[in-house]
Amino acid sequence: MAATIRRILKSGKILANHCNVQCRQFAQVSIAGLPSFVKIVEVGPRDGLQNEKEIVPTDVKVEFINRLSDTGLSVIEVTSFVSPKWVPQMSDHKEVLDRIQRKSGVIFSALTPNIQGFQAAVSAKADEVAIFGAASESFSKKNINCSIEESLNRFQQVTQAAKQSNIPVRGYVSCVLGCPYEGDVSPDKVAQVAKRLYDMGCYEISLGDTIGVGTPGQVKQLITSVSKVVPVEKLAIHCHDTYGQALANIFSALQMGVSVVDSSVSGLGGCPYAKGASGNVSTEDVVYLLNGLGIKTGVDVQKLIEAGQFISQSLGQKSGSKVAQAIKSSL
Ligand SMILES: CC(C)(COP(=O)([O-])OP(=O)([O-])OC[C@H]1O[C@@H](n2cnc3c(N)ncnc32)[C@H](O)[C@@H]1OP(=O)([O-])[O-])[C@@H](O)C(=O)NCCC(=O)NCCSC(=O)C[C@@](C)(O)CC(=O)[O-]
Repeated sequence: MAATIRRILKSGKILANHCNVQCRQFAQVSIAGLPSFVKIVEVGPRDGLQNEKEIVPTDVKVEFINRLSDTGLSVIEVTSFVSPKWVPQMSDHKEVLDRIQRKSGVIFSALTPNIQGFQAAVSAKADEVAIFGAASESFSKKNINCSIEESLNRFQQVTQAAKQSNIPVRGYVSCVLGCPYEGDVSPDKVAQVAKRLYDMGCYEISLGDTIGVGTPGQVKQLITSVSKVVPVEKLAIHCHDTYGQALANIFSALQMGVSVVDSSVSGLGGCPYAKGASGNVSTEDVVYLLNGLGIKTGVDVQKLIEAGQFISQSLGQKSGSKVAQAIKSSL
């Protein structure tokens, strides 16, 4: 295993050096009205890997997270404390948190569906937790086996306990632009759930296009509705790229004042309860876009590509990042 990791890292380094040359050729052109800084929330180790059929060895997860911690990312969602019967891929949650190298300035967060998961995440020393609700009843039932209202009651227990332990809580709303079971989802329904999560103490609300069906006009409508009840600076956008709209949707959200973007290195990802949904937008592509717009992220695209190459090769898959593919094909 160690030899494999070393070989992958070595080839990643070569690729990254090439990228350094390539990426510098492009000028930055800023557009008025966009944020000057965007916080990237890296969800690769959790959202990215949770859908992998073969169990990814803990060694690989740990090395992947360590490499991500070295890229300048400030938040990495590393695992989830969900039922191992539901998502076996995340059952090494405690071990992952135990073994990663903690780096100052990096928040290592974990998904927790209920108080049981919260307590386990705190014992494993997660810096932060995320609760995850949905704007669609059917998705809520399939994903966490309860109605939206029941889920909000469970989340209330988590946010109360988190306040006592001084643990920040992030909130997700899934299916904000469409549901795999119900189709269209109204922006007002999303706003209601987002407000409930915000009111119970989530410091940030991530709006998830879980199945990647939305388009930029819908994103505009969505942010318009949700920002009436949750301040726009507290919103994040979380796009899957099933229909190739993710970067356009992110750009639309930035124009609306959103400055937090979730993404996954190599475009890994998918939700086990959203059949057909493809991976998240890739972090490499998001950072490339933001760099081109002169928007700071603090993230080193070369090191991201290196981390992306490591995980893609470990999984035996082609990277889902267009930027990584372009750099590779020009070698
Ligand atoms: C929520 C539950 C646990 C309810 O699962 P349940 O079966 O309804 O729970 P229960 O309370 O009836 O308990 C049944 C068993 O689960 C155990 N249990 C109960 N809670 C936990 C826990 N926290 N950790 C470990 N075990 C747990 C509990 O101890 C018991 O064990 P048993 O007595 O049978 O041995 C289950 O439905 C579940 O784990 N769901 C997780 C689904 C998931 O992880 N989905 C993917 C993440 S969401 C997503 O990807 C979308 C997002 C966030 O990325 C945004 C976007 O893209 O839109």
